[in-house]
Amino acid sequence: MARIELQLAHSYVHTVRSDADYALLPLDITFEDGGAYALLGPSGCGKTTMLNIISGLVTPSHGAIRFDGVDRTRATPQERNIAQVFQFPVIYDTMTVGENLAFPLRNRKVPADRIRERVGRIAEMLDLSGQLDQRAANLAADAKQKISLGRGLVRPDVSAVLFDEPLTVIDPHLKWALRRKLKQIHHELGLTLIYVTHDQVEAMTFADQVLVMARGRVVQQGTPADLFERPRHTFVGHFIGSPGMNLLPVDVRADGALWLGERRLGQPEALSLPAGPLTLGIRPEYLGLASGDDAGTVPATVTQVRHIGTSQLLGVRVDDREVKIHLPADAEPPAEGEVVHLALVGPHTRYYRNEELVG
Ligand SMILES: Nc1ncnc2c1ncn2[C@@H]1O[C@H](COP(=O)(O)OP(=O)(O)OP(=O)(O)O)[C@@H](O)[C@H]1O
Repeated sequence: MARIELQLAHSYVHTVRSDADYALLPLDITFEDGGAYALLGPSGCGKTTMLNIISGLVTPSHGAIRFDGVDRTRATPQERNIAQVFQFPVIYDTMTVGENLAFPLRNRKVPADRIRERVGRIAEMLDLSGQLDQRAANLAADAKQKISLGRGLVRPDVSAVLFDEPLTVIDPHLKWALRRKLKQIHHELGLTLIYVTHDQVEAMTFADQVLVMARGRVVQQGTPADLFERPRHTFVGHFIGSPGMNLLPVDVRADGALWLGERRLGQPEALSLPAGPLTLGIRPEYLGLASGDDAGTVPATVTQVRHIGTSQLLGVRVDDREVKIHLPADAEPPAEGEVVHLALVGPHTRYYRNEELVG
């Protein structure tokens, strides 16, 4: 396994005229040996480009990639010793499940007893032990993809295992079980795993560190809890969460107080910023209903009440903006059309200037 450092940028066009020509803007990232990472972001943000640069399928147009401090920018995928799992199964239909799992080890001339032991262990982890002698051709798509996962994980000596949306073909129920299983496998095998997905639940369940990407940039790297509690960019606040963070335009006025339009919200202690416009961010989970008598609360009209299993999701309008609130499942919800009051300023409220976290 290896510590992988990326100090690079990548453009697919020869003449770079603006930032828009970069698939990856200049970045400096380290994947530590043995870590579980997710690259998370919407379509086109550069996830696959980064993965292909790590594997060696794409050579970065600028900068370098190092494995354990050694420049490997021009090394082939084989020389980098990377295992990859793709969106769709890559297996041999003519072989049995066991032979498929053993293939990457046989290729490397690993002794037969070591192969048996490792294949047995991986098969057990992925619940494939009962199917080892079965021909792969007759299996369903998700069983085949489990074999692909197993082939990716079977070699203990790889620099890293890269996953590109590996659960796409897996049915939703099994998907839930498999992403938990992958996390457990990571802890047991200690491999460096880098996992590309546009699905935040997948990223947050699997990874210790999530890199949130947007438009060729890593906007934040952190633990799932960091990304939820302290999004460093409004994009992360909005992208992570279901629904995402509520974002409202506010102003710090000359008196140091925070205003939403003509409503004074108060003077948050933690915030000492020069006057000017800000974006206030608060997650639906942290926004409760307040009494209209409390200073700094704002009135809002309830537009929607939805029961979503473990909680209720309220849609309310504050002036012309839609705001979401999670209420406990057993709370008495207000009626649609009712006017409620919100305390927007609290310990979980975050503040952004030019989209970057400032408090
Ligand atoms: N081979 C290529 N040639 C030219 N442009 C490319 C190529 N591959 C990707 N791009 C462009 O680079 C940008 C990043 O694409 P990339 O596939 O890395 O994003 P992604 O986040 O993986 O998206 P998706 O989830 O849709 O696969 C996009 O604007 C894409 O159009």
